[in-house]
Amino acid sequence: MRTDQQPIRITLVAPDGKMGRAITAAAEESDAFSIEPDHGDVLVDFSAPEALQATLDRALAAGVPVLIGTTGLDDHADKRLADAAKTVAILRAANTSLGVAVLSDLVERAAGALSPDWDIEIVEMHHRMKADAPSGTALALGDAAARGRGTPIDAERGRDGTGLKRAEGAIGFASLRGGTVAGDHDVVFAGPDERLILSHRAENRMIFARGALAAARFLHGKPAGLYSMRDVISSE
Ligand SMILES: NC(=O)C1=CN([C@@H]2O[C@H](COP(=O)(O)OP(=O)(O)OC[C@H]3O[C@@H](n4cnc5c(N)ncnc54)[C@H](OP(=O)(O)O)[C@@H]3O)[C@@H](O)[C@H]2O)C=CC1
Ligand SMILES: O=C(O)C1=N[C@H](C(=O)O)C[C@H](O)C1
Repeated sequence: MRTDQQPIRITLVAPDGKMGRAITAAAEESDAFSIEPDHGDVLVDFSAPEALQATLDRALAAGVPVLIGTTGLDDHADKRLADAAKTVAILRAANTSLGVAVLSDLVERAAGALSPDWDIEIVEMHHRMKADAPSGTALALGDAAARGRGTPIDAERGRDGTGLKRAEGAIGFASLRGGTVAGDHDVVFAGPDERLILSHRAENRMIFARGALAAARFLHGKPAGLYSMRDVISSE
């Protein structure tokens, strides 16, 4: 409990969504945060891609930092976020869990250590309600692997049909949906006669909610700029 400071006021773009409710529950576990319908210290967006511009406009108008946890953002999102980050602090994270932040680092290192004849495939499974595929986390892990290899990403998504022999150096994505799975990610490095598999299992979405609060604490009072969960982890 922070005895020396006021609680950090969080305003949720989508308080009634699954993540909005989880973040509210996580905030209730601690005196360090409060949830405010408006005029918060930090704006937190776990909603839908269509909300992005309105969220950025809201953060710019209020002059407050913003956490973007929404996935499935389109190709224009990078520029919108970079433009807004000239004025306010922005943290974009497809996954706010501690375990995935570490996984991302491990994937980058493994991809850098293994020769290009180790094929990389990313398999994810989520609950039946998930709107986007592949998951934002899977795509971010693909980016981490490509960074480790030092090559631009060549993604193979949604394989179906014939003549699908894998392209040299491609990174493949496969998505499973069902039940209440909070989020499973496996990064498979398939080499000659052996496989290395790096995995993360989210057992409950509260891990994302607590990570979102850690990100909000990090963002509070931060100068304009674009930040990531790596910055949060290294600041703790
Ligand atoms: N970064 C991370 O760690 C995590 C990210 N996510 C991502 O967060 C997002 C939300 O997930 P989740 O909470 O499970 O989804 P839900 O479908 O449960 O909630 C989405 C919420 O967003 C609202 N919403 C939809 N469109 C808009 C809009 N244009 N403006 C404002 N609000 C809107 C919905 O309202 P209504 O129902 O009225 O349409 C709903 O309340 C997804 O992109 C998901 O992938 C999820 C978990 C972890
Ligand atoms: O929609 C979800 O539930 C999740 N979405 C994020 C993603 O797309 O990677 C993070 C987490 O896996 C749960």
